[in-house]
Amino acid sequence: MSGRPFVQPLALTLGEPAGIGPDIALLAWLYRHTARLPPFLLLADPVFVAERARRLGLAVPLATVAPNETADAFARALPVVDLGLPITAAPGRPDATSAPAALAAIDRAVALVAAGEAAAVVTNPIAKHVLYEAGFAHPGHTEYLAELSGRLFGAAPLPVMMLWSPTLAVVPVTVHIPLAAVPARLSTDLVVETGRIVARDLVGRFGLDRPRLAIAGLNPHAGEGGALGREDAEIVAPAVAALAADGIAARGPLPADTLFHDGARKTYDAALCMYHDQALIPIKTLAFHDAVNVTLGLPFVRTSPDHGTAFDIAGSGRADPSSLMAALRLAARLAGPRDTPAAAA
Ligand SMILES: NC(=O)C1=CN([C@@H]2O[C@H](COP(=O)(O)OP(=O)(O)OC[C@H]3O[C@@H](n4cnc5c(N)ncnc54)[C@H](O)[C@@H]3O)[C@@H](O)[C@H]2O)C=CC1
Ligand SMILES: NCC(=O)COP(=O)(O)O
Repeated sequence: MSGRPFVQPLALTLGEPAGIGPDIALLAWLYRHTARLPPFLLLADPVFVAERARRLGLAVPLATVAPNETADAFARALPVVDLGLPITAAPGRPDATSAPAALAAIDRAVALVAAGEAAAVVTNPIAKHVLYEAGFAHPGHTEYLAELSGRLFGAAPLPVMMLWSPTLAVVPVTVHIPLAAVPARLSTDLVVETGRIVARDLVGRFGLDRPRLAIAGLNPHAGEGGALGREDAEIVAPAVAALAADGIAARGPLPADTLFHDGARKTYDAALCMYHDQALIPIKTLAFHDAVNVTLGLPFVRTSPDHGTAFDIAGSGRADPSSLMAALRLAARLAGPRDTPAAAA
């Protein structure tokens, strides 16, 4: 150890080992200077990560570290905190070691933030179905992180998924549920609570003065006066009125098909969308490599790349680390001094 001051690193999870998480973590470390990345540690089996580096032909030295040794190690090697769980999954082929390794990394990352040993959590993609088959009872990271917040920070908030990019920010009000279940899951309370959290975090974390929220309708033409569905008038419109009554600059319900063109995007800071694909199709079309998944509402910062495990290209050298690198930069930006554990608790 040198005498340098302790710099809280970002805690990066491995994600699904058979996916591209290991590939893009290695590449992010290689590009750390040109991409202006803050120090991060990777929560993983170092033997597995070294094997992936070898397979990809990447000259990335690894340093097995304790979290507080990250800042010293980062300049010369990718710091890896060994979780003590050997991984045997091959690229594109998850196995029985996948789910325990993916979950242990998430648990440890949040514990490190709670203990003040990491500044923020950055997650690599998990394969939801692999975790479901192993008994994981949450739709994804977003909801699981809220549960961990309850355990470690004493409050289980409503977690809100936001996909953010310099071009567009979108929030799916309902997330990982079947499309057929969306109308029943939507409620005025859910839209209002989501809007309040988005407005609060856009001020508190992103530094906006008075965020403008565009609230999309559920149905074509936002219901066409009720002829194309009643949800917009009966659920979404009262939610917009309640948000406006709170002093939040909210407009809607707006027809979703004209919400994402160049001119429309200039009129708001975030679009609240009623279901997953209404939100994620536009942002992944406009900003696939720049967009970052941010969980709002948590007592700590969590970001993630916008994409999934990409099993089809894992271990091939074709994975692009841009979205992960954007997630690392955004996590460092959002995790200001207020996110010391004492302030977050
Ligand atoms: N945050 C998370 O944990 C997320 C996890 N997933 C999971 O990922 C799995 C696969 O999902 P898909 O819908 O197939 O989406 P995907 O994003 O994994 O892949 C879609 C297509 O984009 C390509 N792609 C994705 N990321 C890339 C990158 N960084 N560089 C180059 N090409 C890239 C893939 O090769 C594939 O052709 C699912 O099991 C899903 O649950 C999906 C999204 C987010
Ligand atoms: N489609 C976005 C996604 O799957 C991210 O989910 P999460 O694991 O961040 O909750």
